[in-house]
Amino acid sequence: MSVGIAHPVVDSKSRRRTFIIGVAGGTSSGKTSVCQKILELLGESFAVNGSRKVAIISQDNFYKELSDDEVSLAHKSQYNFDHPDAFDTALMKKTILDTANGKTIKIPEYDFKTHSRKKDVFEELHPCDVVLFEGILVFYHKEIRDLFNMKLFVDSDADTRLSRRVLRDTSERARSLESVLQQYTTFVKPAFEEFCLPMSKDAFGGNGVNQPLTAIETATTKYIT
Ligand SMILES: Nc1ncnc2c1ncn2[C@@H]1O[C@H](COP(=O)(O)OP(=O)(O)O)[C@@H](O)[C@H]1O
Ligand SMILES: Nc1ccn([C@@H]2O[C@H](COP(=O)(O)O)[C@@H](O)[C@H]2O)c(=O)n1
Repeated sequence: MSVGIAHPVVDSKSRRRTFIIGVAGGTSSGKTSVCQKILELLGESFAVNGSRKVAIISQDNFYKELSDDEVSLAHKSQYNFDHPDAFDTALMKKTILDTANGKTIKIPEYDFKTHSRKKDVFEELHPCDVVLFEGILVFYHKEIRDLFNMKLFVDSDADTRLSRRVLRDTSERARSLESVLQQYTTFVKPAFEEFCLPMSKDAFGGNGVNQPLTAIETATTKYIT
C-alpha cells in the first residue's frame, strides 16, 4: 500500500512548520496507543538530529457542549456521540490550521463521566514539528481531511474493539456493562459502518506502527526544514 504525502494549503503569511498526521479508526481500535508508540519512536529517532517536538491531539476534546436535556439523554445512553454532528467541527478546523501554521493553541479537555468539557481547563500546545490528530471521525469532513499531510487508519477486528471498549468504559468512564452494550448496538456500530469505515480508503492501514513509522520518518525528514 502506498502512502500519499499531501501538502495542504495553509496561511501564506506564516511559514508552515508542522507536519499533521490524521489517525482514524473505530472505537478502541488502538488509535491512542498507536499514536503514543509513534510519538515515542519518533522522539527517539529524531533525537539523533536534535529535538523535534511531537504531540497528540484527540478529537474527543472537540465534542460539542450539550444542553441539560442532551446530558440527561447521554446518561441514559440515548445520545449519539458517534455522529459527525456531535463534534465542534469549526473549532477542530481552526485548531488544526493554527497548529499547522505554527501557532500556540489551547485545547479543551473532555470529561467522559459528565459528558462535558472541563470548565476552564485547557491544554496549551506550543508549536510542534509533528502533530498526530486522532479520532473516530477525523476523516469525515473533507475540509478537515484535506488538512492532513498523511492519513493512517488503525484497523482492528470488531470483536476486539468491543471487548476493549467494555473493559475501558466500565473501568475508566463510569459506565455499566448494559449501557456500553446498548450504546454500542444503537449508535457506535452503525455509525462506524456509515461514517468511519468508508473514509479509510486512501489511508495507510494496519494496526502496527512499523510501516507508518518509516513513512512518517521519511516524509517529515524531507518536509521539515
Ligand atoms: N494492542 C493492544 N492489546 C491490548 N489492549 C490494547 C491494545 N491497544 C489498545 N489496547 C487497550 O484498548 C483500550 C483502547 O485503546 P486506545 O488506544 O485508547 O484506543 P482508541 O484510542 O482507538 O479508543 C485501552 O484500554 C488500551 O489499553
Ligand atoms: N460523552 C461521551 C463521548 C464519547 N463517547 C464515546 O467515545 C467514543 C470515541 O472515543 P474512542 O476513544 O473510543 O475513540 C465514541 O465511540 C463515543 O461513543 C462516549 O461514550 N461518551
